[in-house]
Amino acid sequence: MLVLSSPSGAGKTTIARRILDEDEGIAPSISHTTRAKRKGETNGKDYHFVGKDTFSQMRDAGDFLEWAVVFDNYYGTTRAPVEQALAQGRDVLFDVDWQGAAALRDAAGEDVVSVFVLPPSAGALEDRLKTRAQDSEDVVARRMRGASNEIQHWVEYDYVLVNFDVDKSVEAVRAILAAERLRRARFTGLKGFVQSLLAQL
Ligand SMILES: Nc1nc2c(ncn2[C@@H]2O[C@H](COP(=O)(O)OP(=O)(O)O)[C@@H](O)[C@H]2O)c(=O)[nH]1
Ligand SMILES: Nc1ncnc2c1ncn2[C@@H]1O[C@H](COP(=O)(O)OP(=O)(O)O)[C@@H](O)[C@H]1O
Repeated sequence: MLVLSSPSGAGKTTIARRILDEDEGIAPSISHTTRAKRKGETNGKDYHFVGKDTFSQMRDAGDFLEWAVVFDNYYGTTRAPVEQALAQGRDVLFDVDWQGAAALRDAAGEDVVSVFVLPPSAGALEDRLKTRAQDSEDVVARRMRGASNEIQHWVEYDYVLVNFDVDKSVEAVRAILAAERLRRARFTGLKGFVQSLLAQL
């Protein structure tokens, strides 16, 4: 379970899309949200866009592995698709805030690898929010005000990267994935393999 978090606008969605496009071994966790769809976003691909009533019903039915309020909207990770992907042996990528990352760590412990993405500077963050051109001035200002709260949680993450250059950031996340996939503890079939190797010697 690979978790990416950052203040809004730092670039985690851009990095996540690239990783997902290039690596069949990892599936996205597509969150449900009550926020309005942005231009260029597809319902069911970027998010499942739902109303507050639907979100509340799903929450009360226990459909969410975790959920949180971010910038006055509800966001939640549904349990079933994540469990299905993991059961198929695929990794799962989560784009969630610090609250979601904490909840996933509580639920899955060592199975969670978390990466915090920092912007190079406050100015760059604001420029990125503005050039994304998806949010009103008010929304950009609200997201800038929320950035320090999100950044304060960087110490809770396993890895931290400063997103200067998208290609380099994608490469860094790929390296993290590659190394984490080689962790001995994650190789469930390895014991049998080593035993048969030893038997050949
Ligand atoms: N806890 C939680 N946070 C989420 C979820 N989905 C998205 N978020 C976070 O909500 C915040 C706002 O997301 P969004 O409105 O897409 O804005 P963006 O981060 O600027 O792209 C980001 O920090 C996301 O990582 C979720 O299912 N659970
Ligand atoms: N390294 C980078 N350099 C310049 N612009 C970037 C970089 N990474 C992302 N961006 C741009 O910044 C904006 C915000 O990126 P996005 O991935 O939507 O951020 P987040 O998901 O963290 O809110 C987008 O317009 C994106 O193209």
